[in-house]
Amino acid sequence: MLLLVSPDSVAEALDCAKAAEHLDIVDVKKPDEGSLGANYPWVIREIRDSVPADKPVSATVGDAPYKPGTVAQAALGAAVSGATYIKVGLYGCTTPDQAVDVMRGVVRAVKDYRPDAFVVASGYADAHRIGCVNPLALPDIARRSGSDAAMLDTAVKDGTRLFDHVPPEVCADFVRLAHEAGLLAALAGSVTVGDLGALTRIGTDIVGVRGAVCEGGDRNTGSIQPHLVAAFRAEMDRHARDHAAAVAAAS
Ligand SMILES: O=C[C@H](O)COP(=O)(O)O
Repeated sequence: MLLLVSPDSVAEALDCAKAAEHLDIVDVKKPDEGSLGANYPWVIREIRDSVPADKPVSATVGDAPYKPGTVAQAALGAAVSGATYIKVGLYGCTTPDQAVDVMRGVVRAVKDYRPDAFVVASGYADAHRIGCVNPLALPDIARRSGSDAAMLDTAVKDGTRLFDHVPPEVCADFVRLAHEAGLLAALAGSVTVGDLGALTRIGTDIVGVRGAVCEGGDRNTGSIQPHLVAAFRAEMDRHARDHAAAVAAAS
């Protein structure tokens, strides 16, 4: 499982760089603009220049409206600024067809510019609270649009977590559907170390965190701490080892 960590500034990205050996993807965000809030192009560029070259930089394009042209242009802006993972929150899409429209535009805009870029279609585990597409529709939306991964995060950061809205067995269906479609499955949403056992068992490809690696576990008032990134990674590795041993023992 890959670890994606979301700094909100160049200063926090530098702290991520101190823990670079423990993480896989640096995901630029602006949490005060929403769960998948988009940051400025110059912040993405500066973060790209601040973290080791072998660490991919991801950028969120925002909790996007159903405006395919607007979102495609924003996605290209993130790619031009140096992000190679482009994440779109399908906040304003109420049907799978709308979400496919948005993601097709993003895939074309980004991959015409940079064919090896990685496009992530993100929905929300708490979709029922905001009226957007159902979480389990995401893998098919990603497949139909030519995206590379399907993701879930939470839209409302009020202390509730991924598994409060989409229990582990339904997340397992999400991962299975993504894999059947040839996609990676990414899961986030106030994930804690206590969730890592289940996330590992169901075959999650990428886990995204911010709060869990911030001081005091607080994604808003705390800032990312390199030692918490290292500790989170150590738990991921422990669960990966335990899971591999359990699979081997069962076979
Ligand atoms: O993409 C991952 C998000 O930044 C998750 O943030 P969170 O762990 O604070 O919910």
